Amino acid sequence: MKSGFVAVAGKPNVGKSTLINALMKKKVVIVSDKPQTTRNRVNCILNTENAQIVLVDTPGIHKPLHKFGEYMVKIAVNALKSQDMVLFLVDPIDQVRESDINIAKIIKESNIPTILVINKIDAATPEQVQEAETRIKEAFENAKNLIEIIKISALTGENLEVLMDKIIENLPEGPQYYPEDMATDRPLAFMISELIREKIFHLTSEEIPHSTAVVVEEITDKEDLVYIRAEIYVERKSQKGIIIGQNGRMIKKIGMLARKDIEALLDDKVYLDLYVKVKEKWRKKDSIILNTIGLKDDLE
Ligand SMILES: Nc1nc2c(ncn2[C@@H]2O[C@H](COP(=O)(O)OP(=O)(O)OP(=O)(O)O)[C@@H](O)[C@H]2O)c(=O)[nH]1
Repeated sequence: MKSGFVAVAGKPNVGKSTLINALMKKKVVIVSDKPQTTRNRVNCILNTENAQIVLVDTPGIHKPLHKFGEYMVKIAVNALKSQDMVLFLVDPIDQVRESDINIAKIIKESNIPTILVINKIDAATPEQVQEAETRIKEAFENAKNLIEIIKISALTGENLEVLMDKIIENLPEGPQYYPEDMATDRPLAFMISELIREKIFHLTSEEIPHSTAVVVEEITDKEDLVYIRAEIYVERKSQKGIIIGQNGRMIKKIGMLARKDIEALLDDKVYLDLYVKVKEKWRKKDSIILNTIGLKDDLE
């Protein structure tokens, strides 16, 4: 039996969540075209015949803009420490930039076995892929922990099997850390709040997505459905108006789309009750961050 914790690292929007969902063959982490969607660490558990791969989704590493940014950086750096392997993703369309080089430095120093993954080859030109490969090789010059460079498309699935084989080949011998039927290490309430948050990301713009937190307050199994009550926190009254929308249209849409995904997750009918609340500057208040979206574990 081979097993281990594999960190999926890379700057915002390179396709970390898409890759994890593709490897898991189902949607377990949220994906959006807006950077920094991934705010919370989720371990996804992938079982094969002779291996258990625990994929750790790391939030994008970036410059701290305000206090919340610092948390994300801490989590990202922390997340690397106890891993058995790193998948470091780069995006050849956006090219290898200073932010990639900074992450590369952390990974190189960590000395954890690393597979460099050039993603989005379905959409990049061969020249872009070549350019990305040259630059990232430079960043890893003389690195002792570089296993291989693999070019993939997380979106179309191209080369994912090659990547999987390489991961398993380089994992240490180890125990089965989680039971086979567990797909993530997060409680149900968390998975549900993430699905709601994803819809807010898809449907709103500018500062709204990053000013929002979702907390599931109640999950009750009723006779013919599951009743779920969740609160959406925003920072300002004006944001509350946007989330609710004209005649409640936006909140209805968020609720409808989230309900469909939650029903698929639970394999049951769901009644989703959503409330929007203003909590001024929730991002800057440690206690609210820690208590509501469960970052506490990640910081310890
Ligand atoms: N064309 C193409 N697009 C991709 C591929 N992988 C991811 N994307 C797109 O890139 C965008 C970002 O994908 P995510 O998986 O959310 O990226 P992430 O790295 O998890 O982003 P953060 O949460 O910001 O750290 C989405 O619009 C994806 O559909 C790929 O292989 N090809």
